[in-house]
Amino acid sequence: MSRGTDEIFHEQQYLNLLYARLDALRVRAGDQLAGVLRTEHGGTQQARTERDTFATAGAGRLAQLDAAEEGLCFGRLDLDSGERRYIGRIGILDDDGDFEPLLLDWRAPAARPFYVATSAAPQGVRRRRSIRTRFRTVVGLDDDVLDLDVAVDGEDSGLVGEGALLAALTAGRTGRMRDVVETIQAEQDHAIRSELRGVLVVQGGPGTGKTAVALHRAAYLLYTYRERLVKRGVLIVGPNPTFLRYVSHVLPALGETSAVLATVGELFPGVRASRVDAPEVAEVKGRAVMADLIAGAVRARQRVPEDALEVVYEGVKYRLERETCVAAREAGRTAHRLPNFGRRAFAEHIIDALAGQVVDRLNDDPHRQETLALVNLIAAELGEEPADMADGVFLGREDRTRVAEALAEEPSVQEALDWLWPQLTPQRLLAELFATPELLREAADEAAGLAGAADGAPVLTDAELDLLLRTPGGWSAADIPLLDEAAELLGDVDTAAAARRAEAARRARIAYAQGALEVAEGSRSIDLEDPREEIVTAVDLVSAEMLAERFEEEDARSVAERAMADRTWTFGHVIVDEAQELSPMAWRLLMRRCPARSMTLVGDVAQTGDPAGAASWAEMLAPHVEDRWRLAELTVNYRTPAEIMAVAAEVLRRIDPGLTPPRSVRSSGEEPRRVPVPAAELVERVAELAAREDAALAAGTGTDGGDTGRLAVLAPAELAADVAAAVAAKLPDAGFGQDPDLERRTVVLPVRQAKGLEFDTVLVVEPDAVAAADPHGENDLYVALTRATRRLVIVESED
Ligand SMILES: Nc1ncnc2c1ncn2[C@@H]1O[C@H](COP(=O)(O)OP(=O)(O)OP(=O)(O)O)[C@@H](O)[C@H]1O
Repeated sequence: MSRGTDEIFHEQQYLNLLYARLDALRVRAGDQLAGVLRTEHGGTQQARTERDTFATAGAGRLAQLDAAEEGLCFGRLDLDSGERRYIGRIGILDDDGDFEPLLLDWRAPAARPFYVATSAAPQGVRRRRSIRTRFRTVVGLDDDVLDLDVAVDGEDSGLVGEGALLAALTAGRTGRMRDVVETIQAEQDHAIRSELRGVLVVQGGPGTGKTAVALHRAAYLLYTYRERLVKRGVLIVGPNPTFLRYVSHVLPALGETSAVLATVGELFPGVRASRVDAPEVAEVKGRAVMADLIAGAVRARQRVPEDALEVVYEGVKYRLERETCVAAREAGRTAHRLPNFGRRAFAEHIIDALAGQVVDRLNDDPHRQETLALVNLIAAELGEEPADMADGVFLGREDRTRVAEALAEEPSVQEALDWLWPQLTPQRLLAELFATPELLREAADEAAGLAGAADGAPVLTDAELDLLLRTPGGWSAADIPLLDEAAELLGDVDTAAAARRAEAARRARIAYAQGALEVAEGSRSIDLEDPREEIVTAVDLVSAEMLAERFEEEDARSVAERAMADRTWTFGHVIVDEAQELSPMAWRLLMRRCPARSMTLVGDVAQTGDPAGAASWAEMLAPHVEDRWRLAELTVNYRTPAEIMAVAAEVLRRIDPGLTPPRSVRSSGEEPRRVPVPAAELVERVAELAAREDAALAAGTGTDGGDTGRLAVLAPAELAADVAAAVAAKLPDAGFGQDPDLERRTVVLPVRQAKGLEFDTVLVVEPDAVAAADPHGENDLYVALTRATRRLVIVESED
């Protein structure tokens, strides 16, 4: 047996031991779960909730153990001290002996040197070994001997586990993102393990592993700060549903299922963004001044009449004078900052004024003496006291209250109240605002006078206001932050109702808890053998409120479900991928979801495609955290071979000559191909080329004997539908449309939809048209050119 095979044999033995333990743990977790599920239904609420909690935890543990099956152990560290550590997807202890770790979770501090030790800074590591496995079999080993001499010789590539890394990078793509836990590189590890607090910005060019870092950081944080984060949840925000589906398998593969993945368009409960805005409309809606415009719209809806408003009650007309309405508005505004909460005080003022008029009128009734005589006659019949006329008032305070109640039910009064100060949902406010030119102008006038707006200057020009006008129906992604803003400014009617319900439930829980404590208290004297003995019991340690709070955690829904149903939910940590794409209004929404500002923002300002997106991190973050954010930079491109990156670098220079492209970690030996075609034949020729590339992928074996790879045809938005139709005619299985299936071998996408994705072969159609399409066209082209892991074909029409 050679030394190499001897070593493989040895590692296989160890791996067998680990899998035997994994199997045993699975059986145990499965039995426990079955036991929990078999327990009786019914019982107390607490028993039921406990059972649900155990069942959820058991299912989670089982899922975690299942996820660890593939690539359970992938590394070994030999330390100078002689200690040997195996690194893997989960931690496994030896439960036969003294609970020594057999396998360290990759996120544990003791596993860290596996990712960061270098020859220059070996951190006590003598040898780092990457163990490559296929199913449960060891197929190869790569050793790094961390010897200072090697570094001095300049042969250190700076890459950790180079063999395993290159194998991962050249493997065929599958349409799903994979985790990179076996080959995380040092600069990525620094970002992943950065502390929880504060705002961390991870800036890096295309293919530098930003998405990988974002997802592994979520897994790391959930492992390291589990107690704190599992309750509030971790939110991961991505640019579109296609992207979220692409990355959705990574966290489950890492054994984590408790993060919430969403686009900004999904963050307003009860609304699904389905409408598409023109880019210039989305840009205006994303501007920070929209917050002023909405505040203006809210104020403008609290109206007063020029002169007076007429109200009819019991067939009689009453006048609400302007002054009365002004006073009522003041009362409402003083009562509460939020109009939906202040409205009650306003309405009471108006109704009280009207009730006064009604009572006065009735008291002035010329027939009232006759009426009084009649009333007194009836009173005498009933043996009651006659009505008191001493103060000359016929209808007293109680009657006035009754009149007020009747007025509140009166449609004419309700109509007046609704005109003066409507109870608004965010949806109604915005739907009416965007459908009514006068409301938009009034809102803009009010906004210009607000503190946030500069010296009464208009917040938007007339042309920009016109862009906001639309026919009613449906919401766009850019509307979601506006709805959220409106909900903040109006006061959530739903939240107010929910808060009342929650308070009632809380009181019921306290009463129940009080009862429980009293029972405990009552049994205490019986339990005590010696009444003089000082014994601390539950009664001393917990209050009824504390008990009630404990019961409050009994909501059986998962954190993700609860978070997505509650607009006011705040997350323990928020991670934003492609963060450069978010508009200032979207940032306002996200900051509200994370008041603690524990956030990781991942992106590349050179790739900004959204017209409302950011030009610089500092500018974007200043309104929320000023300069209190830290930066981690990723500089190595793991996706795009050097030959392709050279073409993309030309575009980057046009975007900003000051920007440096990331360094490609490998070359493919294949230059990108430019294919000029006659303009009239463009679409047809693209389809032919796509069919050829698709066939080439199908005929390949895949570098690791696995999947043979994926092809994307990326076209300018206006050509995408035609190109898709032509490609589909030749390749009926090709994916395209709003939310294409990325696992098809070939997909056709408008360039902007390719953001964050990658494919083995990429065909870019009409790069000049992509670049010229809008002010961020060059950025879109840069994104399109950097999607390929192996081959790039550029198709250009020529006259
Ligand atoms: N340490 C690593 N080991 C193995 N593969 C890696 C590593 N880091 C990144 N990759 C791979 O490189 C590719 C690019 O990573 P990722 O998509 O995270 O980059 P990105 O910076 O988000 O790119 P972009 O901004 O262009 O969308 C992916 O296939 C990813 O799996």
